[in-house]
Amino acid sequence: MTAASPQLVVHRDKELMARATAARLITRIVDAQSARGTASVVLTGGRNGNALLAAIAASPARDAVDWARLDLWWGDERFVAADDPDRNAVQAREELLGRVPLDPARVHEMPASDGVDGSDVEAAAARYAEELAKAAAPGSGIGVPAFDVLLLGVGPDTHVASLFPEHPGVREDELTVVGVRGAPKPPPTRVSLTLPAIRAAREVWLLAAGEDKAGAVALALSGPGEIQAPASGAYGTDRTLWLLDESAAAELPARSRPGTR
Ligand SMILES: O=C(O)[C@H](O)[C@@H](O)[C@H](O)[C@H](O)COP(=O)(O)O
Repeated sequence: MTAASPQLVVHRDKELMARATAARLITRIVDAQSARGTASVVLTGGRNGNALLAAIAASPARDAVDWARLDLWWGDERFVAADDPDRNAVQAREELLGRVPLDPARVHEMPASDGVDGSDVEAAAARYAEELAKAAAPGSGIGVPAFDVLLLGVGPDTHVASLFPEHPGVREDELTVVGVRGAPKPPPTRVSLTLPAIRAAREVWLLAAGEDKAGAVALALSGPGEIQAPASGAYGTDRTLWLLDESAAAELPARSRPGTR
C-alpha cells in the first residue's frame, strides 16, 4: 500500500468513530513517544475534530500520553481574535487542551487577527511557516516537522484545512502555510497549511461523519484532481487513513467499502 492509496475504516456512527479514533490516536502518540521520546500531532477544527478531542478527554487511556512531550500544531485556523470562540484553538482548549498537562511552549497556535501582524493574514501565515521551519529537522524537506499524525476534517465540498476547491491555496506548491481570503466556509479569512505541508506528515487521517459528507467522500476517493477535490491530495508519507461513519461511506462503491467496525 502506498501512502497515496488510502486505508478506509467505517464505524457504525459518529460517536463510535470519535471514541475509536481517540483510542487509535492515543496509541499512536504513545508508540511515537516510546520510540522517539516525543510526538507531534496536527489538529483540525470542525465538529469531527472537536468530537475527537472530547473523546480523548473522556478516554480512560488518556493519561497514557506524556502530554508534556507532545507538540501540537494546527492544520488551519480562522483568522479572528485570539479569544474568539470561532477559533479552532479556543475550541480545542475547551474540549481537551485545558484538561491535560501540556507544555505551553509546545502548543503552536496559528496567529490571530489581534496579534502582531494585525489584519495582514499573509504576514501571519509567513510567521507560522517560520515557526514550523524552526521546528523542522535540519535539511529535512520543505521545512515542517515530521508530524506523526496530521488530522483533517473533510468539508461537504471536499475541502480540507482551509484549502477549498479551485481556490488559490489548494494550488500552492511551494509555501507551507498560506493566508486564505474569501473562504466559502465562514469566517472568510483563514490561515492554512498547504498540500505540500500536509503531505510531509507521516500519517494523514481524514475524518468524515454524517450523510452530508457522503458525496465528498465518494468524490475525493474516486481519484479526481486535488484542485477540484482537495481531500484527494491529502496523504501521508507512510499512511493515509479515512475514518468514516456509515452515513459518510454510503455513496462509496461496494467494492471499496470495508466492513463496518
Ligand atoms: O476550520 C475549519 O473549519 C476546519 O478545519 C475545517 O477544515 C473542517 O475540518 C471541515 O470544514 C469539516 O468540518 P466539520 O467536521 O464540522 O464538518
